[in-house]
Amino acid sequence: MTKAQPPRFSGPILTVRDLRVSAGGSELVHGVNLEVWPGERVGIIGASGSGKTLTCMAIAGLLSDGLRATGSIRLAGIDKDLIGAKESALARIRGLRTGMVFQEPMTALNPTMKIVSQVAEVMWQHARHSKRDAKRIAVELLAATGLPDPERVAKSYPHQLSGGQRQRVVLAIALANSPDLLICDEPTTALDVTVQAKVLGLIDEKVAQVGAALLFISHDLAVLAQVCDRVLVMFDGSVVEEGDVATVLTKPVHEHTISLLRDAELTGAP
Ligand SMILES: Nc1ncnc2c1ncn2[C@@H]1O[C@H](COP(=O)(O)OP(=O)(O)OP(=O)(O)O)[C@@H](O)[C@H]1O
Repeated sequence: MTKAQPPRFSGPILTVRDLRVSAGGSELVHGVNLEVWPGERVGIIGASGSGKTLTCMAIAGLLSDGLRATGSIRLAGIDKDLIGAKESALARIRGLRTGMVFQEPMTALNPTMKIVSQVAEVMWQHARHSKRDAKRIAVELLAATGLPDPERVAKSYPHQLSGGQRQRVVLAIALANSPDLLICDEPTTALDVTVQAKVLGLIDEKVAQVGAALLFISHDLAVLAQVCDRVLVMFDGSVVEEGDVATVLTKPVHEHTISLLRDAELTGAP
């Protein structure tokens, strides 16, 4: 097994201050504060519509048209605030400093492009490797995600792979440049139950290998407890509770956390 990389920064990798996301006149995320330290694994839980995805999309600089973020989002080693940064600057950061895995792998993949080119592209786009080297390394990365017959997968198009195989490809792309932060939004929710655990185990292993920090959204507390050290609980656009996973899961304070845990039958709390 590859040895874990030592962290490149001594302070937080990600610092979010008073993040607010609005659509038109209505505010949907109300002043989220968050720090993620090198190698740390932070989870966000909350019921559907509580603002988890909007928070992560704002951090990734991927909010859709019509949504506006205010506040501050800073990545270690980058002078500029990501809020208000130009799309060209955000595009340089995505795939290099941050990697992303979303619920539905098909949305992250280009249906008309062979897998090998998609994995290689993120490496040569960021000038990490020549095109030829990138293709060779792409096959190695695919093999490292446990895909059977990676040479065949490399020559395939996304529709020729299963959902679990596609999510492994997305993870290979997200980690190709050894980012400092991997953002996962419900990465196993769309997968078959038997595949979920394997992909989760793979995220766990690969994040440790590249020394990345992890920001992991899930509505599934059992999943979150498996991969995260610390957790933020969101309710109605705000963080209502946070702490280390074991404490929040065993001694929840906010009524919303208690009800989430009760629904998941993970607590003995009254
Ligand atoms: N583009 C948009 N325009 C207007 N409202 C939006 C938009 N995107 C999301 N919302 C609203 O913002 C709120 C938070 O949405 P968000 O997707 O962050 O929730 P979530 O916690 O990730 O939910 P889920 O677990 O269902 O994915 C919801 O009420 C949602 O309807």
